[in-house]
Amino acid sequence: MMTVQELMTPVGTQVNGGQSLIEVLALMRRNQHSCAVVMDGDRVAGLIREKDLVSVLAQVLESGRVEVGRAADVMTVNPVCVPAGASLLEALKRAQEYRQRQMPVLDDRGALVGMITHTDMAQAYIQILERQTELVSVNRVLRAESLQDSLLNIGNRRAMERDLKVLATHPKRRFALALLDLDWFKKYNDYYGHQAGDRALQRVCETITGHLRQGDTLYRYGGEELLLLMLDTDLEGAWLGASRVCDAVQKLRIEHAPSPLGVLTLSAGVACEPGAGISQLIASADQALYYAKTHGHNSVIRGRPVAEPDITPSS
Ligand SMILES: Nc1nc2c(ncn2[C@@H]2O[C@H](COP(=O)(O)OP(=O)(O)OP(=O)(O)O)[C@@H](O)[C@H]2O)c(=O)[nH]1
Repeated sequence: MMTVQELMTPVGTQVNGGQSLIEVLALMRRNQHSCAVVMDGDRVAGLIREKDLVSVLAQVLESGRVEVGRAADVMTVNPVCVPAGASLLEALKRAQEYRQRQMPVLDDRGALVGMITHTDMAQAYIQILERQTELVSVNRVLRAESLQDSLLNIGNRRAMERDLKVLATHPKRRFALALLDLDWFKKYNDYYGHQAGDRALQRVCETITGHLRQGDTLYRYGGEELLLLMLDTDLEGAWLGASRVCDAVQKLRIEHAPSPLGVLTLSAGVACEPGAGISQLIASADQALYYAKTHGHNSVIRGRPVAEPDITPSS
């Protein structure tokens, strides 16, 4: 937090009580200060502010006599001062409490070290607010980035966990999961190179997201494994949804020479068990995916927690 010391004008206009008001005014004008501090030796004896000068002027106008006195006759005695080490908040509160627009700033020994005005404080406060607004928007961007997979432009595992946690708090909401995995992708990387592998993954993701129903979401589960969250559906609906995206990827006909199918394909495990916990669902989808991988690849398998998974090829 900023202190008064950092915000104040280091040297204010200083006069002594015996000086004539004409001299005081000339000094204030030269320094472009809206007030002058009246000193009694080292001690602050008073303050001459614009409103003190206005009342002198009013008296002159009312009486018709031009009689300009000395600083000590006009000053506000024992003005409210603020310590140099006070925080901006403390100074603002003090100014507010005593309705002060200008306050002399004193050091530890009570000696005058500067002046702080309402404008100085308001400007500093505005700066703080601007910085805070900036920080809020930077945080928003960082937060969004921390939930996004930078390669595939889809939610990452953290985003998936966050969304699944929210779903778990709505036990009546029906939803299903599919774990999707590229077939023989290690061979793809080995054959075409890792960068080509990245590009293939990106195309696959773009294709899947282009084939999703509204409300369904694709996340990067880890490596080349993706998780598709499907809302308001049952096992059959989820199987159809997963089959649709797997078909779409196969239809891209991305060459995959080392694959027995010659093109890039997906395998998937689908799970939907109303009442089951999230980790149970994922385990069920994972089991089904494992089954697909060990039984020829390129298929979408329904997960079953108790019995053997059902094998139904996607095409
Ligand atoms: N290019 C690229 N490769 C990735 C990425 N993430 C994971 N992989 C690779 O994906 C491959 C997955 O290999 P495996 O888990 O052995 O499975 P697979 O070769 O697809 O075999 P199956 O699962 O039986 O079809 C590994 O070689 C990983 O390095 C990625 O972001 N980019």
